[in-house]
Parts: sequence; structure tokens; C-alpha cells
Amino acid sequence: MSYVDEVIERVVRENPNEPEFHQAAKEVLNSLRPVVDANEEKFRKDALLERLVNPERQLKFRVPWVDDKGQVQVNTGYRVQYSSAIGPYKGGIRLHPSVNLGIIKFLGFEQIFKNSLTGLPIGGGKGGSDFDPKGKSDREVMAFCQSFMTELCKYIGADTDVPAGDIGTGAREIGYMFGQYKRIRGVYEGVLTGKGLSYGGSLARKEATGYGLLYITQEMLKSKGDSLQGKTVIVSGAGNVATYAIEKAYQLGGKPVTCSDSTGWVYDAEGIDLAALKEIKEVKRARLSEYKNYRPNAEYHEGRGVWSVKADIALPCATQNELNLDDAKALVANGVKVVAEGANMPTTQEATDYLQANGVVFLPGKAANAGGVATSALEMSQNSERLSWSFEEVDQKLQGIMANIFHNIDNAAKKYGFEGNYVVGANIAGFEKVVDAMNAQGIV
Ligand SMILES: NC(=O)C1=CN([C@@H]2O[C@H](COP(=O)(O)OP(=O)(O)OC[C@H]3O[C@@H](n4cnc5c(N)ncnc54)[C@H](OP(=O)(O)O)[C@@H]3O)[C@@H](O)[C@H]2O)C=CC1
Ligand SMILES: O=C(O)CCC(=O)C(=O)O
Repeated sequence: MSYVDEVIERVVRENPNEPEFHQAAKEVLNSLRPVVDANEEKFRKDALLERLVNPERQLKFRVPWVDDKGQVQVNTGYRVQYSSAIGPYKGGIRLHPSVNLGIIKFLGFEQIFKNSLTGLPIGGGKGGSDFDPKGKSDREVMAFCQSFMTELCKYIGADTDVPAGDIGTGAREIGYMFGQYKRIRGVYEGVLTGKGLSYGGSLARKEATGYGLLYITQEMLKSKGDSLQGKTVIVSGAGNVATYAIEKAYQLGGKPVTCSDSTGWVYDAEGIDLAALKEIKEVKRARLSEYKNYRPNAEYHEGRGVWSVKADIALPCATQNELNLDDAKALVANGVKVVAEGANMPTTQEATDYLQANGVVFLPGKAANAGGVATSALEMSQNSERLSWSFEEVDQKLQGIMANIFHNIDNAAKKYGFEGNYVVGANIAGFEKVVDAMNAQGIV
């Protein structure tokens, strides 16, 4: 049995009931075969892949808090400190009822390679809780965030582990967590990113993941002599990533016509009304069904369905495994030429295979959504030098980072004989730097 197959078997055996983690690990390990096969003896002797798939540390803790009725609630908190080979652990905190250890591990594992692709010195980690901020009062969210940080603050720090936002964790939650960290640890430092601008946040961090997604899509199109001008874009999600992907798609000449949340989806043939979307989601924290109050001619449907709309480019920006094989068939039948992942692992393996086999250019999340964490690393730099850069300066750097990521994954795919396969290119390019650092640092 090949070394890669042995490790895949071990991942499945030793991590039961963690299907998302198996999916992420299999995808990466399978695409590393050309590199691993060429170094099989050394990698096997050093147990390199076993060390890569096993987190350095994983924390699971109780999060008790009191709701508005005086009832004590108990949630479970997680932080998986996956790899510090190339820098302090870095990755978001997800607050969603579906969160469990396997989901945090898949996200932390992806983060290792994504963070490596940014070219910046950040290792991989991820955290979260099964707490659902939806429908909670600000006071309840604060009570949860303070309790969560009371435990987490023992294990993080500006030079050890720097969490940030993800699903369900935005500026409000980061603010409450930062306040509690400072209160307990007594240090004012860049321990979190995605902070508010008045206390150490970076301009353009809020926009960075969505903007970065469009910058890399544009760079890929440019390499083929094409552009976003005049292209119809379908987007899923209505949160941070989706909103700023829609904003940048407009700025680059595209026409985004859909968005979705966990209860329904919108098709607006004239183009999504960005101001309405921001008001519904960022200000009111309401459901997308309200969109028709702003745009009576738009369609709102319960359930899921954005992938049935005719378009040129599809941008899944909601959550994992939201684009399945049937959706992939609909995209191909409708003439979609590009799928770029704003979310983490939104496309199932079967759907990815189908899209690639049918000539759709596929930009995987660990490359395409890396603009968020890259800008978080820029926030860390600003915090370290106690300066704030202008929006233009951060945005310029983000554009450069996303263009570099595209060329690095493109070149890695070509080097190993997989031209145009950006899944292979991203995994290999991300892995090469991490493995180099691991080898240099001995058996740790
Ligand atoms: N924020 C960032 O900087 C980065 C985020 N990502 C990834 O992008 C994706 C979206 O994150 P972000 O925009 O920050 O999150 P948000 O919480 O801001 O938005 C998530 C959106 O997806 C919708 N959604 C639909 N179905 C689900 C589901 N089953 N579970 C969770 N959400 C669902 C949500 O609907 P509803 O409004 O009903 O909750 C919401 O509109 C995630 O995969 C995240 O890991 C990747 C890189 C960086
Ligand atoms: O900005 C960060 O540190 C994390 C972003 C994130 O969670 C992600 O890239 O999935």
C-alpha cells in the first residue's frame, strides 16, 4: 500500500464520525501524491504525513453563560491548534449550532495550507462553539463571548495563537472577546483580528475575503485573456464573504444576481441591491425574505436553489458541502465556466470532480478565500508596529497577494503535470513551504 493510502486509512480509523475532516484530509493527501511519491522513503521514515494530519493540540471546553431569563446555558468550545510550522496558529472562530470537533479539524487543516499560500508567517488553527448567535440579545451574545474567552485566553496570545471571525462571529463578537481577553490577561495586544477600527482593527479586513475572491478570479481570467466585464455571477450566502464578493463583482464590471441564507434565496435579474442586502443582514440581522420589501420585482424562494440560475461564474460563499453533484450538473448545463470558492470546502468531492472533468475552471477555497486571513496577517503587522495603514495600502497589498497566489498555484500545477488543476496546485504549493519548515525544525 502506498504511504498516502496508509495515512488516509489511518485518518479514517483514528478519527471516527468526522466526515468533513476525512473529506478535507483525503482531498489534500490525494493531490500530494506526486510530491510524496517522489520522497516516499524520507517522508515515511519521518512520519511526515502522520505529523501533518495530527493537530499539535486540540482544546475542548465548557462554556456556561446565563440567558436573559436567568437560565444557565452550557455550550461546548473548541480550539484546534493545528500547525505552528510557519508561524503562530491563525484562523477563525465559528459560532453555529452545527459545530463539532470534526468540523473544526477540517477547517484547521485547510487553514494550514491556505495560510502558507498567503506567503505570510502564519500557522494553521481554528476554533468555535455550537452556540447560535441568531435570535440572541446583545447581552446574551456578550455573556457567551466572555465565558468562551475566559477559558480560551489561557491558550492564545499575539505571538502564539491569533483567532478571528468566521460564520456567526463578526465585529460584535470579536469586540466582546477582545474586551474579556484584555480584562483577564491585562495586555493590550493584537490577540484577535477583525477588530473594530477604534481598537486596533485594519481597514479593508471586513471586505478582504470577498474582495480577494474576486481579485483571484480576475487574475485567473486575465491569464486567459478574459475579464469579469459583463459576466453574470451567481453567489450563495448573504454574510460577510458573500456581501463583499458581490460588492467587488460590481466594481469589476460583473453582474451578481443571487444570494442566499439558511432559509431561502434571492434571484434579482437586475442585479442584487447591495444597499438592501447590507441593511437586511448587517444592520437588522434579519432574514433574506425581507429583500422583496426593497425590490418587489426580485424573486424570493424558500430552501436552496441559486445553482439553478443561468450564469458565467459561480461563487459559493455560505458553508461546507453546499454545492453537490446535481448542482454541478446544473451549473455545467447552464454554461457556467468558473467556480471560485469563497466558503471553506463548499463543493463536495463528486461535484469538484464533475466540474473539472467538464472543463469548468475551479479555484479551491484555500486559495480563493485566502484574502481574509492574509489581511488578518496584515492587521497583525500593523498591531506590532503600532501603526494603521490606509484602506488603499491594505487593498493594494491584498491585490498583490491574491495575484501571487494565483500564479503560485498555476505554476505548481504545471510543474507536476496537472496544468489547470488548481486543487492540486494549491495543495502542493501550500504543502511545500510547510514541509520545508517542518524538516528544518526537526521531529516536533
Ligand atoms: N469571514 C471570513 O473572513 C472568512 C470566511 N470564510 C468562509 O466563508 C464562509 C462564509 O463565512 P462568513 O461570510 O464569514 O459567515 P457569515 O456568518 O457572515 O455568513 C454565512 C452565510 O451563509 C449562510 N448559510 C447558509 N446555510 C448555512 C449553513 N448550513 N451554515 C452556516 N451558514 C449558512 C448564512 O445564512 P444565515 O444568514 O441564515 O445565517 C449566512 O448568510 C464560511 O465557509 C467561512 O468558513 C473563509 C475565509 C475567510
Ligand atoms: O482571518 C483569519 O484569521 C481567519 C479567516 C478564516 O477563518 C478562514 O480563512 O477560514
